[in-house]
Amino acid sequence: MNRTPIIAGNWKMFKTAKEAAAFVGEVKGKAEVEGVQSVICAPFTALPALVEAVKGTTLKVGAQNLHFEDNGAYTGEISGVMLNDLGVDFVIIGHSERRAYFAETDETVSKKVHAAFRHHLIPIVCVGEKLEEREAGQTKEVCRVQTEAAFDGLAATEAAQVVVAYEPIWAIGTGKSSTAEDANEVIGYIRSVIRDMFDDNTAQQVRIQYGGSVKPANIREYMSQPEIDGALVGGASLEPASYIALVEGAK
Ligand SMILES: O=C[C@H](O)COP(=O)(O)O
Repeated sequence: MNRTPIIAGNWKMFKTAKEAAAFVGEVKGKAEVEGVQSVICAPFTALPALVEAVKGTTLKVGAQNLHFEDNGAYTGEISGVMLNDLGVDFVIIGHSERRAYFAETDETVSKKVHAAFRHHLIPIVCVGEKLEEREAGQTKEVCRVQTEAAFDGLAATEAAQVVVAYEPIWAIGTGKSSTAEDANEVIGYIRSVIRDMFDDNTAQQVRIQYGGSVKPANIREYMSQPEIDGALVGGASLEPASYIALVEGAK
């Protein structure tokens, strides 16, 4: 199965609208590599400027969260209706920072994945274990439970479009990345969980990224692994030159 590699920059809570537009000015053309999908996931306030800036390019825009309801009395929240209205293509769901600091659970992740599909957004669903879970030998079990929740109730045609980001929590922003072989093994396991829920053809279409201290210096190592289809990148996606090198490294 030939899966198109996908590099997604997760800017987290960095960059204003002006800075986002300037970033696109620096990377357009260069971070557009044939055969690689390139996505920038920005704070909500930068999304309109980003959608405008990427017009006429192959760059795609993602949000970093959405609410699972379409509208309602949810002060401070943003829905799939609103993201779709802006022209956003992707949305990160269940990032470990949201699970840790904003009470995101497997249940809300599942509802958010369904909300994303209702509004034609491709979910990038994050799964991954904490350090103590890895040390207790629970990595696969944690990833299985999170993956099953994320794919629960989807049609196979929807499941095939989901992007999964395997991010061991101890590797995020720490400079301690998982070895490419370890990440490949866990990602292969996540694919087997999807196969068990759906079928082999569906599982083979799902793109599964690695995330956690990915840099231009190690992207090729990850991409050389058969199960790894790209990366979800935080810190190293913030500088134009570094982002371009990541996209080039995914070819
Ligand atoms: O979403 C991205 C991940 O949290 C990885 O962040 P990082 O590349 O800064 O380690």
